[in-house]
Amino acid sequence: MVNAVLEAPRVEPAAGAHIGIQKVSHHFDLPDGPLPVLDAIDLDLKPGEFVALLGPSGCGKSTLLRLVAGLEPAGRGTLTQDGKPITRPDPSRIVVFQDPTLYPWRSVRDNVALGLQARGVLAAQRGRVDEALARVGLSAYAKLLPHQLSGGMAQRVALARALVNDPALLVMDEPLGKLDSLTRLTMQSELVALWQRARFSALLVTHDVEEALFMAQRVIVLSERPARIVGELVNPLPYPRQRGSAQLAELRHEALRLLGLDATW
Ligand SMILES: Nc1ncnc2c1ncn2[C@@H]1O[C@H](COP(=O)(O)OP(=O)(O)OP(=O)(O)O)[C@@H](O)[C@H]1O
Repeated sequence: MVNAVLEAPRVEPAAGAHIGIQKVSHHFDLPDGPLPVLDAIDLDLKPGEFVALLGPSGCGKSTLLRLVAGLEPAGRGTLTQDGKPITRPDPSRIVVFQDPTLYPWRSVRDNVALGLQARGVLAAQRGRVDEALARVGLSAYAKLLPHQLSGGMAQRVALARALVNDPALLVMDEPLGKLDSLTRLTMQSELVALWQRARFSALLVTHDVEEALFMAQRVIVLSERPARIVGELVNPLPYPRQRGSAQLAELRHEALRLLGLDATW
């Protein structure tokens, strides 16, 4: 298991993206007819803001992330980055999924370097790979192959591969979903620390109410499919946050109420 203490090299502050989601609705065409998935979503992600999306399984969270990433066009409405329409994927918007999807025959370092290759960055700039590895605390593991890593380390490699590009927006779809609960708690803090240092805008999808509230400044609660916004929880607590705080418990209660769940347990 890797030591969770992060090194702190100097990092250029990245200008976080301003993401505008205006009246976005979306459906999928199925053999039996259209399947409505998103219903008039309005959301403004300010530069450098950390927002989490919370909602029932299958409500449309990943679909919304895919639209923001530019992986598919929205059925209706508009999505913009810094005022310009999002029409295709762009290296300034990086997606991290639940599965780290590393190349098994490439070392940790070479997997991270792929993030740069995807942008055609010159070999001379590969020092950025070392910096990205340091940012996720993996400098000492650069030569290992993916099968030699724990789940948490593999996900750190995926994060380094994303961060090597200094993204303006980091889109995360259940990035910690496959980790054991202790590693997950550690990585929640690490991700927040990475975000605080680099100041990219962050959009996180999670099923975990505590995770959303612990990490994000703002939590958007979605309804059952087709997803519409049923509430928004602002967490003003400064970072680093205390997990057991009374304010977090209060916000959790409110989140569960918005999700239609019994909040007494
Ligand atoms: N490419 C697709 N074609 C048809 N239907 C799709 C497609 N992608 C997603 N869906 C459907 O759209 C709905 C929303 O899916 P989505 O993955 O966005 O939900 P989610 O909230 O991320 O789910 P979960 O929390 O379980 O990961 C689901 O009913 C899913 O079956």
